[in-house]
Formats: sequence, C-alpha cells, structure tokens
Amino acid sequence: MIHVKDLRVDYDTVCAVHDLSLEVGPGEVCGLIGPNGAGKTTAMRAILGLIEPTYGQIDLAGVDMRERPRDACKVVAFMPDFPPMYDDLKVWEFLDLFANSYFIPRKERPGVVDRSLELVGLMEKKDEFVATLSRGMRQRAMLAKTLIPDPKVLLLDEPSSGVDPRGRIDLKNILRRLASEGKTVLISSHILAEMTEFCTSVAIMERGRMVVSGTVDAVRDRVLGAGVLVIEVLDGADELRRVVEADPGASGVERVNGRTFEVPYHGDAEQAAGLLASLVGSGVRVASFGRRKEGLEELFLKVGAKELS
Ligand SMILES: Nc1ncnc2c1ncn2[C@@H]1O[C@H](COP(=O)(O)OP(=O)(O)OP(=O)(O)O)[C@@H](O)[C@H]1O
Repeated sequence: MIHVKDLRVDYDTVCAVHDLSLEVGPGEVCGLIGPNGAGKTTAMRAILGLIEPTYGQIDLAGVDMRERPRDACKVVAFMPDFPPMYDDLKVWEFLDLFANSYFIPRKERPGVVDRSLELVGLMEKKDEFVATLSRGMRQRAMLAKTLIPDPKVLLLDEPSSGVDPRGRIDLKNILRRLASEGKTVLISSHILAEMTEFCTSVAIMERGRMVVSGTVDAVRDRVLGAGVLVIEVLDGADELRRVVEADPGASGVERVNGRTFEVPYHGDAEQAAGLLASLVGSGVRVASFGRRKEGLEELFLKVGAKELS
C-alpha cells in the first residue's frame, strides 16, 4: 500500500506540496487529479524517492522510503508519461533487457517476459520491433516493462494520454486485473472523465494541497452534497408526488419526461431506501430508482469552485 503523511516538498522559492496525506490500499486504483502546477508530479517523484521531501512520511508496502530507500524501490515501479523506448529492439528483447537489469536469472526471463506481455495483452507483438508499435501499443509495452519486477505498488503518470478509446478500454481492463491481484496503483491524469472508469478512489490536488480524497462515491457525495434521485415509474405519478413531498430528504420533484422524475435529495442511502419502500408501499409501480452519477469532470470543477479543505 501507499501511505503518505504530512508530505511537504519545497523547491528553492516554491512550496510545491504542502502537508499532503494520502492512503491507497492493496487492490485500489487511485487517481491523483489536479490542474497544471498542482504538485502531482512533485508528489509522485517524492513518493518514488526521486526528490528529497522537506519533511513527511512515505511508506510503500510497509517499507519506509526515507529510511530504507533501496528496499522501498524494490516494491515500487513507475511509468512516466513519455518514457524512452528502444525502437531497434524487438518487444521481447526490450523486456528481456529490463528483466536482466532487475537481475532476474537468464532461465527465468522468458517466463517473466511472457507473463508481463500476457498481462497487458501484447503477446502477439512479442517478435515485432518496438518501432512498429502504435502509440497505444507502446504504452502497453511500457506497462509490461513496468510490471517486470512484479511490483506491489505502481505509479503511472498520465498512462492514457494519446491512447485511443479502444486502448483506454484495454488499459481499464489491465488496471482492473492488476487491482484484482492486490497491486496498489496510483495514476496521475488530466483526463478526468476516464478516471471515473479506471479508479476506485480519487485524490484531488490544487496548488500543492490535497483538496479532497476518498472513494469515488464518497468524494462525489462530499463534494456534490445533495444528489439527484432519478425515479422512473410505470404508473402512479400523483401518488409519487405525494410520497416524495412528504419525505424530509427531498426538496422538490420534477417530471423530466412522461415516466421519469428527478428529486433533489439530501438524504443518505438509508433514507433513500426508505423512500423507495414508501413508494412501493403506496402502490407506485417503480421501474427504476437511483442516484444520478456525476462524472469526475463535474466533481473537479465543483472542488475548484468550493475550495474544500
Ligand atoms: N524543478 C523545479 N524547480 C522549481 N519549481 C518547480 C520545479 N518543478 C516544479 N516546480 C513548481 O512546483 C509546482 C508543482 O509542479 P508539478 O510539476 O509538481 O505540478 P503538476 O501537478 O505535476 O503539473 P502538470 O500537470 O503541469 O505536470 C509548480 O508551481 C511548478 O512550477
């Protein structure tokens, strides 16, 4: 897991990261989101031990990065946004080179290379030259390289930039698979909408500070406050209005089309479940009932607007 507490990083005249705390557990994919200059790269570089923090605690899979940097480096791997690649090597040769640099014995290397290629779905390009790969395939080859030492913790900088929609779906599936293997993944990105699909949690930074963090749903609830319930009924519209208006969590009801109603709702999940039970109990035939999901894009704008702390 990644455990960061009170991290501060100063450059000469700039405090790039202020007292940042972050917790990402095994099996979690956390999106580190923020506008240009928010401090994401600086935070990632400090977590990786590439920059000496002014102060703060950094633990990776239980290893203290500041006290045992060599051991911490063994559990973490990093994929930068524009990694250098060796165009004149075949894909397997490129990976074999890195397996060698991690001191993986020669006999074990083919198995390790194949496992990494298989994880990212690039086995069929194993014997192709790196130069012939598309941008998305290069990203996958780089991710395969990052997975060579079988790291417990993965830090990915903008992994989906320049990747087409098909490639992003692949990346999503790869990340899900890594999470299901218990890896801890921290991704920085500007592509907010996609992060909702990739991530189980988000950490939103602005001007060096963590503005809000937690599971996507918890952050959404915290930032957006009242949600909107979308209720579709087969019949019983008048009864629906009566029941909704009597519910203390609801502040109004609006018919958006023949059968669908939107209800601004302040209640929690328990209260919403109670409202659903009341509707059904009053004879309203409910076809669907749920909260409208806001994308991270909207969340991000609201965080910026509200300056939560
Ligand atoms: N080497 C450096 N020396 C001095 N200041 C720096 C240095 N690197 C970054 N900064 C400053 O630190 C702050 C955070 O920068 P950082 O690159 O960490 O942000 P970021 O969120 O990764 O931005 P981007 O999304 O544009 O990559 C910015 O104000 C930046 O100007």
